[in-house]
Amino acid sequence: MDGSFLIGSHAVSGGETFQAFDPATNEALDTDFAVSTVEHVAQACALADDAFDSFRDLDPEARATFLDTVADEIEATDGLVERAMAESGLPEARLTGERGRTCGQLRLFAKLLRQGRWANVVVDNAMPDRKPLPRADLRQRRIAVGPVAVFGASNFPLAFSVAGGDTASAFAAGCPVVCKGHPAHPGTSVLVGRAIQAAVKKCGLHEGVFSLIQGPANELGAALVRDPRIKAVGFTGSRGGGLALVEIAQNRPEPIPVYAEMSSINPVLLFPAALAARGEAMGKAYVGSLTMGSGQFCTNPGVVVGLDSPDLDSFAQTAADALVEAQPQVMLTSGIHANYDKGVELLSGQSSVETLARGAEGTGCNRGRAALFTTTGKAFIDNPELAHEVFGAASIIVKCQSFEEVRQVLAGMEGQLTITLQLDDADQEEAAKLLPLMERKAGRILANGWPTGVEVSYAMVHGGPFPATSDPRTTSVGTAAIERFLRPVCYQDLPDALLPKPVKHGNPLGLPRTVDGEQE
Ligand SMILES: NC(=O)C1=CN([C@@H]2O[C@H](COP(=O)(O)OP(=O)(O)OC[C@H]3O[C@@H](n4cnc5c(N)ncnc54)[C@H](OP(=O)(O)O)[C@@H]3O)[C@@H](O)[C@H]2O)C=CC1
Ligand SMILES: O=C(O)CCC(=O)C(=O)O
Repeated sequence: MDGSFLIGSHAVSGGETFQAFDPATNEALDTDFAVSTVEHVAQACALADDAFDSFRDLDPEARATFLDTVADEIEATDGLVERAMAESGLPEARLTGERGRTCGQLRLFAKLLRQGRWANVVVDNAMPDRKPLPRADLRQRRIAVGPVAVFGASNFPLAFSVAGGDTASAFAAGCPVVCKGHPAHPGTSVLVGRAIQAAVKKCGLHEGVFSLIQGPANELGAALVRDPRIKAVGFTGSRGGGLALVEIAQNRPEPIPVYAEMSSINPVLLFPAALAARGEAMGKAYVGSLTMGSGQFCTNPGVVVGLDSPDLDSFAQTAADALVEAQPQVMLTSGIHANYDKGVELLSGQSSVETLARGAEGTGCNRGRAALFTTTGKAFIDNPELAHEVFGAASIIVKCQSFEEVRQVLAGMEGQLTITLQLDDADQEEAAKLLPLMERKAGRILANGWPTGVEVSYAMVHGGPFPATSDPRTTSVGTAAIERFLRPVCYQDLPDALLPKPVKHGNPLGLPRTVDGEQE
């Protein structure tokens, strides 16, 4: 296993080292990984800045080919899934699927580039004879914002890490990327980083298009966000980590945006007709979504809200029976496991909370034992601690006395990635009354499904009001993620020879355009 980090086309080793641990055993894995220094961060950022103009100026087809080549190189990387398994404790099927999602999203961004709408070319033709004043020739397009810092996430070693959604959308926009790999999976990060490095070379791009820095110290990430050449940040992780990066970014002489996806408890609202018709099936499906991947999804259903009734009781009983059978699964790191146990302990210690069930106990390191709690609507409203994210397979069922109380429970919650409705036709009238509040609270509202498993597509929103994210105007999954790394530029009366290709008269790139307010 290669223990280097990557600065442009170079692999750097030597100096201080750190190791990855197998969370299933807490044993150190084979390789010593070189720790990057703040000087390496500066080198990577300088190279990214050098690469910026040539990379953003590539024809869309050339950048699309680069994204396709990154996907091909990842697929051709031997041992990637095995290394990710060893470093994360996640099973083979999950990581094979995640590799597919990672390559799929790179290729989707390639398709988006070829379709051309991302550039948002808008032309207002000159109106020299307009009275009382003539109108100038105005041409708008979007350009890349500059080099982007990406923080790999612990819970998706592939799809939200080195070549994950943040990197894919930044590359698609034309932004070089300096990635800080998550210290829990450095080997996986190097393998993917090498694949990107190979694609940069194959496509004849400037080496500064990509660098990977590695190390377990906060100072590295802080130096990266502080670097004046970095113009935006993509992050998935803890609320504390995301907020620390937001603060650093806002205190720079030139503040920059941080797109941090942080914490969410993803409320699920159970409506009475649906509960009566299929409460048992819902109870089982709920536990399936809750315990998948040891609950280590930011979309995990952490709270279920319904009207106190025999149907809700039997839903809760079915869920409790299913949860008792849930086998403990290895969590990503010992720190994440310890945080989970602490969160479960805090909930179970609340006088207003009843523990309904715990998953099966297991032997071995870092096994997350599922937990199901229940409380009343009033207690949930009165005690904000009950609404804190517990990252892992823990969830609470909230029993309300009326729809008004359901509304108050929802109104008291912070911003969310998702809100799920379990409803039948007879429930639609009550659900409709809550829809405006749900829109204020969440980035995605879904019916009769479960929030885990995010589709990577054109319409997806994986975002939401704080603390789900630090910027609710956008998404970190799906093609709209490219918007985070683009900004508009308007060219007024520039001679055709000076105009960039996307906005030239004659449309040499054949991009879709809006001309004088009409789509062409
Ligand atoms: N909602 C969600 O989707 C997720 C939530 N979490 C939560 O986060 C907890 C910790 O997990 P983890 O994945 O390590 O997430 P963290 O937020 O702790 O770390 C993610 C990345 O951010 C960096 N970072 C964190 N804090 C700072 C800081 N103050 N300054 C500079 N860089 C920083 C870390 O670097 P370094 O290693 O140097 O600290 C790491 O590279 C979990 O127990 C869980 O509660 C985690 C993953 C996803
Ligand atoms: O559920 C998913 O597919 C995405 C989850 C996610 O973004 C996360 O856990 O960080």
